Amino acid sequence: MSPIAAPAGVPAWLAHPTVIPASTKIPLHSDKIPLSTDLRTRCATTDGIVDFFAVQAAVLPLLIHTARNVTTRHRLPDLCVSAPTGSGKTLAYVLPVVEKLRHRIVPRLRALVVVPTPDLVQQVYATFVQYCEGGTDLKVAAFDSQATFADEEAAVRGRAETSADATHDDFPTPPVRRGGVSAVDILVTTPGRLTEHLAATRDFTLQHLEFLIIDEADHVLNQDYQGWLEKIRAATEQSAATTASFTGTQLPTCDGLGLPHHDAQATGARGIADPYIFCRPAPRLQKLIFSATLPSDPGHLALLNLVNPQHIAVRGTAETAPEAEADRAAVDQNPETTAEAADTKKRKQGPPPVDFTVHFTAPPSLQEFSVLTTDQNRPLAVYHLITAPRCRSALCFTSSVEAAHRLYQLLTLFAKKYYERMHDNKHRKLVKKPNPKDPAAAAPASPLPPSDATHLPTLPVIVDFSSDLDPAQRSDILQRFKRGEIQLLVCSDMFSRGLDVDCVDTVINYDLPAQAQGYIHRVGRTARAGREGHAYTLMAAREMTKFRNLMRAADHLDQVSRYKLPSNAMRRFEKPYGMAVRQLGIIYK
Ligand SMILES: Nc1ncnc2c1ncn2[C@@H]1O[C@H](COP(=O)(O)OP(=O)(O)OP(=O)(O)O)[C@@H](O)[C@H]1O
Repeated sequence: MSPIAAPAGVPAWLAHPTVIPASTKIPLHSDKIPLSTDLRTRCATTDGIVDFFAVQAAVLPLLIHTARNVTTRHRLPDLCVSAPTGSGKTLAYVLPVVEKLRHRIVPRLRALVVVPTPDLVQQVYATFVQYCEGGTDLKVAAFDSQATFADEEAAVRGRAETSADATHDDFPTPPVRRGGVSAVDILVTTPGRLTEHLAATRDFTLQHLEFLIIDEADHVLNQDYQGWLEKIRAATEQSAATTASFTGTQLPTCDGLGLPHHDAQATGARGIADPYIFCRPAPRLQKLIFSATLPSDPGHLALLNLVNPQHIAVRGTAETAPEAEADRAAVDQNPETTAEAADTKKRKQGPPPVDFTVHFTAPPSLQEFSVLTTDQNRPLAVYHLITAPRCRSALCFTSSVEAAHRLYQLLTLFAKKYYERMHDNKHRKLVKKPNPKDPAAAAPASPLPPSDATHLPTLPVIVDFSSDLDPAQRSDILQRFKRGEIQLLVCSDMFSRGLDVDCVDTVINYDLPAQAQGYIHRVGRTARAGREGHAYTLMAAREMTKFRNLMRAADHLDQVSRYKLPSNAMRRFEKPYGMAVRQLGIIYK
């Protein structure tokens, strides 16, 4: 691998990360990880964790120790964490947040997690709930546009106590909490929805935040979502300006943990004279930035105003494909044999070497292939790959929602035609030609015996997984996919980020992704949490150079081997494919 120079303007802390080998593991009960017994037990029961993965081994001690040891006047270092897809980044921030907040007395919005899509909001929200419910009193909310704005508002809004409340008979010694009282401790949101609530939800404030977490950071920071970053900065830093004029004689009272209440004016109540406006803002706000592909444009990170930032990078390459791609045209035509050979080779070679130079690291257990085909044969290549015995659950990515829908229709029509044809052929072979002299010839042909029907390949269930569906429909589809009732989801790039479905063993890039980051996230939907996975990128001859350049730019080219489609399979598909194309033409007319 050739070292890649840091792009101009990349700050030293970003260009020179603390590198953690991907093979690092720490046993669940090791005292190197300062986690309470409750949470360890939950790790084992909820996620079957035996060891903490590399990213968790690196980040957990840093965040939890720091959180416990620091005094209220310290500003904690912000962290940028890059680690391969499926390497456990979500728990690397969920566990410290829960550990840190679980003994809180007054609910306040202390942790904000920003992710790019509503589906990811749901996924991260569900993880927090799993680790909070039962063992803690922490409340988690999600802004994912599934509920109405008013419902979301009601879920997070706390009631700011007034002096009348403070003297209420039922509460003779009420705590004084001015503004920003929140019904939730942890909020997971998309940037767009967050911006809307910052603008319109009364008493919704970020001034008590202790954790601002941005997951899939390169994607989130690349989008402008109504200038959300500026707004979030203003909302978390507005009190900092007032701190400068704080005299020190009006230190706020502390809660039972010795932490200041940080009572301050709620956003919705700005303008009301109140001495507490000068109280210290959330003094311990720590920004945690996660992605498999951190932004290479330092300008995006600069917008976050990171304080004393540290870059932690989990890296470990899959085995380098042994020969140049051009020399590998003779790769076995059978995907089974190819994979077995690669598996055996991997076992012989032992753990992969750590590479300190690549930009983007794919999971070590992922095998990547390029597949040369024609535009016409692309759908057939998909069908061939998903009906290979090794493939049980596959995702196929296209460049747009429309392309996904069209491919879904074509594949479904084709699969049906092909299946009917196979069925008929088998039936013809089994049912003897009637002898006109035989009295039994008058009887209708017997249907295919069920025992023989089971020898036919099953008709794959293919589903269009699109952003046009409402979130409830998508969630239902995902549940069926997880249960193994669906074999292929055809989707657009919207689902290439963060989606964690452990049964996915095959990813197919129907269209080339526009950028190397996109490629890494798409193929990263398989080979998660150390499982094996295979990724195939289909391309016509004219696209080969583009793909190679894409991979070369990410120093990833030698991870990709060539897979040759067997021509006999393609020939078998020709007739039913022609019928499916004609039928689709009629539908579109
Ligand atoms: N220590 C562990 N042991 C076993 N499984 C784990 C461990 N940590 C996390 N997992 C599981 O690994 C899977 C992938 O984790 P996660 O979704 O956090 O990956 P990620 O790094 O965020 O990936 P992406 O970059 O694609 O979002 C999840 O199903 C999670 O439950």
